[in-house]
This record gives sequence, C-alpha cells and structure tokens, in this order.
Amino acid sequence: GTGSAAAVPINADFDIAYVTPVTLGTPPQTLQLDFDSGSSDLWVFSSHLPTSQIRGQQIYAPNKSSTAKLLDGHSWSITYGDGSGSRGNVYTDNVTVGGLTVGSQAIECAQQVSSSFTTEDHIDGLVGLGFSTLNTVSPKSQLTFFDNAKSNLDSPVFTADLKYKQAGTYDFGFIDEAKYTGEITYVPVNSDPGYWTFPSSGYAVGSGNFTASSISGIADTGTSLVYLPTAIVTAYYRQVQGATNSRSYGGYVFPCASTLPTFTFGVGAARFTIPAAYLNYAPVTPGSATCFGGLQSSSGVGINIWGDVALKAAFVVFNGGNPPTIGWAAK
Ligand SMILES: Cc1c(C=O)c(-c2nnc3c4c(C[n+]5cc6c(C)n(C)c(C)c6c(Cl)n5)n(C)c(C)c4cnn23)c(C)n1C
Repeated sequence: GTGSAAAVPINADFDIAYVTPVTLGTPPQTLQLDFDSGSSDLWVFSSHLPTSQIRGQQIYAPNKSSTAKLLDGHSWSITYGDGSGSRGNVYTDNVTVGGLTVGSQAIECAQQVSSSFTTEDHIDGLVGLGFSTLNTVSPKSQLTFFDNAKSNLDSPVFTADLKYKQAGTYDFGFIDEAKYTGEITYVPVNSDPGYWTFPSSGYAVGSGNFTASSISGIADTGTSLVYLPTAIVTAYYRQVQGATNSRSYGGYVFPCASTLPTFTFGVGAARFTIPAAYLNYAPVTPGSATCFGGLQSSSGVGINIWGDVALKAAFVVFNGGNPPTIGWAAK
C-alpha cells in the first residue's frame, strides 16, 4: 500500500512547523499532527489531559473509539530539544495517514503537556518517524507508524517534500518522480543514535567556494531551523551586515532589512542551495526590525541538525530498508 498527505505550515507568516491530518479510531477522530523524523513517539492531546492544558487543540478520546484498547500498565514521557515535553498513558487503535492504515498502532495519550504545547494550538500532537529504538513507552517500547506500516508498503520508504510558506507532502511507500528533478543522491544512514544520521560533504556561503568537509548530522522534519558547527555558522554571518550572536535572543540575529547570502550544502557529489529567504526565519518579536537566523550554531545542541529550513530546499527520501539510507534530490 501507499499513503500521501499534506504537510501544512502552522503559521501563515513563518515556517515554524508543519502539521498533517491523521485519523484515529472508530468512528474516525481527525487530529493535526507534527510529523517528526527526530523522535519516535506518536502522542496526542487527549481526553486524559486537564482542560487547563488544552487551548483549542483537537483531542483524541479513546473511550469514544470502539477499536481502542488500553495498553495496560504502560506509560511514556518525552522531552524535546527545545525543552518542551509531555507524558501519559498508552492505547492501541487504528491510525490512518493519507489513505494508509495501521491497525493497533500505539497511540500515546497525553496526561500532561508543557506550556509551549498548550500555547501552540495548531499542533495536536506528534508522529515520530525516527527509529523505534528511541520510543519512550515503558515497560515495552512501541513501534512507530512507519515501522508498523513498512511490511504493507509497496516500498519501505517515506518522503518529505516540505515547502516555503506553502503546503508540501509526506508520501509513504513510493517515490513520486513528479516531485523532484535530476537524480536522487543516496548516502548511508547511521541509525544507532535512533535518528536519520547522515554525512554531508561540505558547504558554501553565497557564491563563495565550496568547502569540502564531512559533517555528520540528522535529517529532522520536527526542527524548524538548521544547527551546524560554529565555524560554518560564523563564516555565514560574517557575510551579513549587522549580524550578532545574541545571548538574549539565544542565537544569531540581524537587521531584517539585511541582504542574506544563500547557503549551499553537499550530499555526496550533489549540492543543495538554501535560498536567502529561507534563512531569514522571523522577527525576534512580532514587528521587530531584528530578525532571527534560520542557520544557528549546534555548539549548545550536541548534534548537527538539518531541520525544515534545509529540508524544504530539497526532496528527501527516508529509506527504511536494510540498511537504511537517505536520498536527497533537487526540486
Ligand atoms: C536542539 C533544538 C531543537 C531540536 O529539535 C529545537 C527545536 N526546533 N523546533 C522544535 C520543535 C517544534 C517545532 N516548533 C518550533 C517553534 C519555534 C522555533 N517557535 C518560536 C515556535 C512557537 C515553535 C513551535 Cl510551536 N514548534 N516542535 C513542535 C517541537 C516539539 C520542537 C522541539 N524542539 N524544536 C530547538 C529550538 N533546539 C535548540
């Protein structure tokens, strides 16, 4: 089988995150979930949450689904790179994404979410698309939607075609030739850390020379920005008038009117250029003349992250075959 569903920006002005409609249970309950290749829990706002923690989100009520089953004695708790987090109990139920159904998928029902989830009313939960070794359900960890679906997929892949300020798509089980140009460059994935970790072959700032350099990083659809080694990031912002690394804003900022260079990264022999517009993430506060960069340093993060700012400059194939690989193509 296959599936195909839209990845819709949650904000009209800035690409903060993307959500995809997912139906759960019987009769179907549809939630807008953030597909995250950087984690491996499928969790939702649920009827088990205190109402004080719900502000407009859709919720999944397992007691209203005739196919929901409590996974007795199991719980989960997760924290993300931005410090947000959630925890709760676990049910299994039918989950459908873009026409692709998994029966008895572990649905982690939130009993507590951190404040940033409560305030972001466009996100009703996450669908982890990382490796199932990262799943936090205890005492028995659970499989991701992709791992559960894999045996029924025409091909053990999912693809991300994220777009700048417009809806893109996540496809499951097939590679849509109409979504990319030229060839797909595949490189090996090290799944040991549980992420889609792959080697990049180097970078260039604007029209400058390409610097060959092997950079290990993760392809993370759930992270907005790109986090790379400080040497690369300082080389980039040296080309931006008035750029400073702001302690108060927690990263590189610059006058919104600045002209930004493009940023090119290599995957094998292929080169992908992130347009300057993608690298002006957003004003630091609404209406400010100071803007926050889409490229930030990974020194405080611990790993290099190719988030949405990079992913939307390409068509990306997450190949869950044995061994796993990742493919990048222009579009
Ligand atoms: C090491 C790391 C990250 C690794 O992942 C990371 C990050 N970057 N975007 C996100 C996340 C998102 C996407 N996301 C980003 C947002 C930003 C930058 N802002 C201002 C808002 C309001 C956001 C929302 Cl609602 N959502 N979501 C939904 C979750 C659970 C995230 C967790 N971390 N995260 C940061 C900021 N850092 C330092």
